[in-house]
Amino acid sequence: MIQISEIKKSYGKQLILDGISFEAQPGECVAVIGRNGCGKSTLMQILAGIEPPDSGELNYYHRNPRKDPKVFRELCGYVPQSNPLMEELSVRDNLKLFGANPAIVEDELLRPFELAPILNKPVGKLSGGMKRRVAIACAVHHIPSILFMDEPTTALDIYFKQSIHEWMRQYQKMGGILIMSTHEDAEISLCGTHVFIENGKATTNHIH
Ligand SMILES: Nc1ncnc2c1ncn2[C@@H]1O[C@H](COP(=O)(O)OP(=O)(O)OP(=O)(O)O)[C@@H](O)[C@H]1O
Repeated sequence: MIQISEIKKSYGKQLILDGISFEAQPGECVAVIGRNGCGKSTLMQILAGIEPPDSGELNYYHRNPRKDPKVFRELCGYVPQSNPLMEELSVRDNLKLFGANPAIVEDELLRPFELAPILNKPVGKLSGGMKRRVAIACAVHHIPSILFMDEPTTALDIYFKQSIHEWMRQYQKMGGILIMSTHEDAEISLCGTHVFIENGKATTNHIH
């Protein structure tokens, strides 16, 4: 399970997160929601180990990733809001860069992403939606115990949105902990826990 305790973060004099706390158990899906600029991406970056908090604690399966950063590598996957891929490299080489065997695109897990036909294409020549699918595949190929996704289905058409949502349900069934920031109704209703951020504070609702 994961426990997020009293996370605070400012940029300069601007206080963005003012003591965010919540917990999630294996198989739980948490939606981080709130208005544009309320701090969702900042929180996701902190949870994924990209940005340090000013204060607060993280506990992932009884390990402290702030004291032992390899916990992020060993337990977590992260789909950032912006494209993390190397544009000049092919899809195949990007997968390798993220530690994936490109053959995995034929496996049951990644087949719905339909990456096989674009494996040799340079990422720079792909559409925004295709890049998104590759970025998600790079983050999930090793089935991390905890997955952070920042607006995961932005730029995807309705067909791929649905297949990624189906993948998320499977991931939950396998016991994964999914934390995602989203503005999408379909994603919010997939999540049993809603963490609503406003003025730096979080309100948590357990829906089901
Ligand atoms: N690296 C940074 N340096 C300074 N300010 C930043 C930085 N990153 C984010 N901010 C500011 O922090 C605030 C929260 O930004 P953040 O991207 O976390 O919001 P968000 O809730 O994810 O927004 P959106 O829904 O539009 O994606 C904004 O005012 C933003 O300008």
